[in-house]
Formats: sequence, structure tokens, C-alpha cells
Amino acid sequence: MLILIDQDGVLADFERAFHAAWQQAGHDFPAVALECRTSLHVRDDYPEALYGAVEAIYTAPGFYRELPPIAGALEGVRGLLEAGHDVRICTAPLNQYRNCVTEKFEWVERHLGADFVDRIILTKDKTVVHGDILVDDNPDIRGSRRPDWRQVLFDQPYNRQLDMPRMSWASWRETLAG
Ligand SMILES: O=c1ccn([C@@H]2O[C@H](COP(=O)(O)O)[C@@H](O)[C@H]2O)c(=O)[nH]1
Ligand SMILES: [Mg+2]
Repeated sequence: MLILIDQDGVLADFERAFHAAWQQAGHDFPAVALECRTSLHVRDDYPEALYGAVEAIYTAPGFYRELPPIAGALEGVRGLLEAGHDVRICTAPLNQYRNCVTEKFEWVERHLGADFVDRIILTKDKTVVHGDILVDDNPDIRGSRRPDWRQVLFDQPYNRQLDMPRMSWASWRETLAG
């Protein structure tokens, strides 16, 4: 199978890094606990007056480069390749792309190796990308086409209210390799 894997929230731990950076910045408004997050976009869980401060964290140089891998993600990706699947990273850049784009590539090179950079598909419209499965934490992927992949939702606190086929890296074999 051709398996498309989202980067942030599936491979790279955007949530944990944002939480740590927000605490480090010493804002009066406390960091929203990871288990209490309700929305894909972190800014939606903070007061509107703090949008700028939220965005300043994830647009800062080094934020994307230094994201920690999600537990089990790197082993899971290698396992999918070993099982004979064609794995591509299918990721959307921020519109404030200046640090994000380069650093997404750096992240892949650092954690999955230089050869894996060939497997990056950077797009704002995942519906135009061909694949059998898309693993993504976003439960509402929009685009210009009817996609030919089926989505498996990557389990995150902010998408738990939805009844959709889902996986975590602890259960990828049962969900994807069968
Ligand atoms: O709160 C957020 C904001 C962004 N991301 C990740 O950034 C890029 C771009 O997202 P857009 O929705 O196209 O602005 C994408 O990789 C998101 O996963 C995020 O994870 N959380
Ligand atoms: Mg994501």
C-alpha cells in the first residue's frame, strides 16, 4: 500500500513542544494541558487576544526543527517500510512558511535519514495526493478533490470526540499492516 503520513501531530510532537515553549515564555495565561486540548489548531484553545503570542511560538526559528518525535513514530515508519509499504510524509506548511518549510525537511533528515527527504510531499491540499491511506490527526481535511485515500485518524486528545477509524503508534500493526 501507499501510505501517506502527516508530520505534525503524527510523527513530530507539535503539542508537547508548544506546551513547553508556552510555559517557558512565562505568560500569565497558563499552558492548556495536553489532555484538555479540544481543537486541532492550538490557538483555538487560547483567548483570541493571545493569538499573536501563540503564533509567535510556532513561527519562531527552531520550533519545527526541534520538535521531539512522537513516541513510537520513527520505529513505526521503519516498520511500515520493512512490511513492504511505500511510505510518504504528506505535510502542509504553515502559510507563515519561512522557518517551517526548511525545518520540516531538516526534521525528517535528522530523524529518518537523508534518503527519507525524497519521501516528503509538501502540499496545502492533501486531497490531490494519490495514496491508499492517509494517517492524519486532522479530522476535517479539506481540499479541491474527492481523495482516493481513506483516512485513519491519528489519536490525539483534540479529536477524541469523533467516531472515526483511528490509530496510535502502539497499534499501527493492527490498523495498517493487516
Ligand atoms: O496549531 C497548530 C498550527 C499548525 N500546525 C501544523 O502546521 C502546519 C500548517 O497547518 P495549517 O492548518 O495549514 O495552518 C501543519 O503541518 C499543521 O499540522 C499544527 O499542528 N497545530
Ligand atoms: Mg497534523
